[in-house]
Amino acid sequence: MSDLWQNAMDHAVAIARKSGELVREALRDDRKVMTKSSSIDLVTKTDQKVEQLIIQSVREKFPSHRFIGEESVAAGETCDLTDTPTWIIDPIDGTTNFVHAFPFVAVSIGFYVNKQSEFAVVFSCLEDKMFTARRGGGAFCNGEPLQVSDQEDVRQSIIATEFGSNRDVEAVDKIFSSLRNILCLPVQGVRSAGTAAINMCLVASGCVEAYYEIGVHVWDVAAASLIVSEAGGVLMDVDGGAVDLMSRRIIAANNRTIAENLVKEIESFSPTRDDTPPPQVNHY
Ligand SMILES: O=P([O-])([O-])O[C@@H]1[C@H](O)[C@H](O)[C@@H](O)[C@H](O)[C@H]1O
Ligand SMILES: [Mg+2]
Ligand SMILES: [Mg+2]
Repeated sequence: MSDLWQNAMDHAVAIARKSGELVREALRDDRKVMTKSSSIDLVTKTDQKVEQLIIQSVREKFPSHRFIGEESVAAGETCDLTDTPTWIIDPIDGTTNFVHAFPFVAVSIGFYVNKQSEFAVVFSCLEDKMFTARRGGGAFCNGEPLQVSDQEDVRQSIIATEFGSNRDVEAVDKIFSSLRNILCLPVQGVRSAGTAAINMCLVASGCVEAYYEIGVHVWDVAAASLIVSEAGGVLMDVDGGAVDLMSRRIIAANNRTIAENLVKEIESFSPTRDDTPPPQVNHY
């Protein structure tokens, strides 16, 4: 039987590759930086250009599809996931890395229908690694199948996490307290690639056992979630419940045992959800 979404997935791979070329060129010539919610929440013209490139090209081919894009939401678009086919785009995951030429930067494209992930593309464009997954069809890197690590012992694991862009002291204290608990289990190592999508692809590749973060956004994790689950991994909320992509909290792990070990050590908190409507402005 032919795959209903094959065309769309082929387009996602092609446009992610083209976007990656744009990112690589910009890395050489143009990394002028602007800020969004705070002085450490960075955006560049390249983030905006890449998002426009992806949305325009998809719109031409699939005019009825919808979008959730990081830079469109920053510009005031809503962040609602409906049953309509929806492309969830992070044009540059790892903007801070991009600005500093720290060599991990990804273009992330998730595709959801009836709120279910159908396919995913994460292009780690400086490593030239194209991660893909199709629901029920497995996960791949440059065409090679991916499989999570089979490690069951958290003490023999590497855990990835990030510090995000929240510098609120209470949140930072909780982030450090969780990190301290996990380091002292002890685990064999803690790593940060500087991009949520690549951290999750490292889980899918079996290089790290798990990744967790509080403060991510839906566009950071929408694609890589399918790549992790199709590589045999699990997704969990930091409190141990089912993951909710709009909640800005995630554990992506090789198996439930490792994920549940992390749940015990993480001091959870709840950032403002991605699907919270912006405050109403009254024009009297
Ligand atoms: O802003 P951006 O570079 O697309 O995405 C960020 C990166 O994935 C970072 O590693 C993570 O810690 C943040 O939570 C994300 O928002
Ligand atoms: Mg991101
Ligand atoms: Mg981004």
